Amino acid sequence: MMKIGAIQMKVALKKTEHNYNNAEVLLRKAAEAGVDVAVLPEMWSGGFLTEELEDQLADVDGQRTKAFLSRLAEELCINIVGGSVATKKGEKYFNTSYIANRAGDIIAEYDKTHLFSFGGEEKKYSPGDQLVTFQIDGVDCGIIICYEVRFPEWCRKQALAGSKILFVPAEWPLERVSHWRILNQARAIENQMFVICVNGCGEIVPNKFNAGNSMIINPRGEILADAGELPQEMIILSDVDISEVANTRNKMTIFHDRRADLY
Ligand SMILES: NC(=O)CCC(=O)C(=O)O
Repeated sequence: MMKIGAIQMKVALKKTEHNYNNAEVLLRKAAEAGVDVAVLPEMWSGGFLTEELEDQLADVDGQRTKAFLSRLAEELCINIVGGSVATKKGEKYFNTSYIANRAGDIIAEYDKTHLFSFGGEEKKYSPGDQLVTFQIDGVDCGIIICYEVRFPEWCRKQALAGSKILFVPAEWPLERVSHWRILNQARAIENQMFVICVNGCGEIVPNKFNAGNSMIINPRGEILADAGELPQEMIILSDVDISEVANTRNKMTIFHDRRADLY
């Protein structure tokens, strides 16, 4: 069993100091609740900024974020899937996730590969070009970021690479909340994997809300924990039993029956 805590955080736009402090409070609460893994949402340090991203809001080479996650992961002895933050690497900006293990090592780094052009993300950021998998306490895991849940091929690649848990940090708005719920459940069902989708919540700018609705979903698409429509910050918790992935796949043999020769 692995206990997962999905941290549905209210990210304050451009208020970096506030967000780092708040993330630390929430990570400490998750650790007190006994989680093995705590997960933050997308762009938790400054909000989902596209063209308005100012240079001082981008973490150069992720130095501050890596040090922050590493310090807390080691001190609290938990694994942290660090949502994502805006980073600057060389002259380019990325939407980057870092993952820290219990020893405080940064074990993976993922740059969002499908940028949200509907929101202008590609005008500021460069896309990553690598699928990233990692192990948490010996379990194979993968990560995509927000909009990428609309790309079933990318999620299928995660499953084919062996991921049993797919983490989906997001800053997804309320107006498309039905897509958020359906897509995350669909990715869990079709790939017979756990999906941990962690969204921001609350009013971000006047009359613009993030949807909350963070969920922990099992390989049959059943929702084990659900933040529901409540717009407030919360940590949803669930134990996940990784043997359910093999059990589900052995009962309904989708990976055996798929026609890789045709598509
Ligand atoms: N941050 C995002 O990638 C937003 C995605 C979104 O709102 C959508 O796909 O709809």
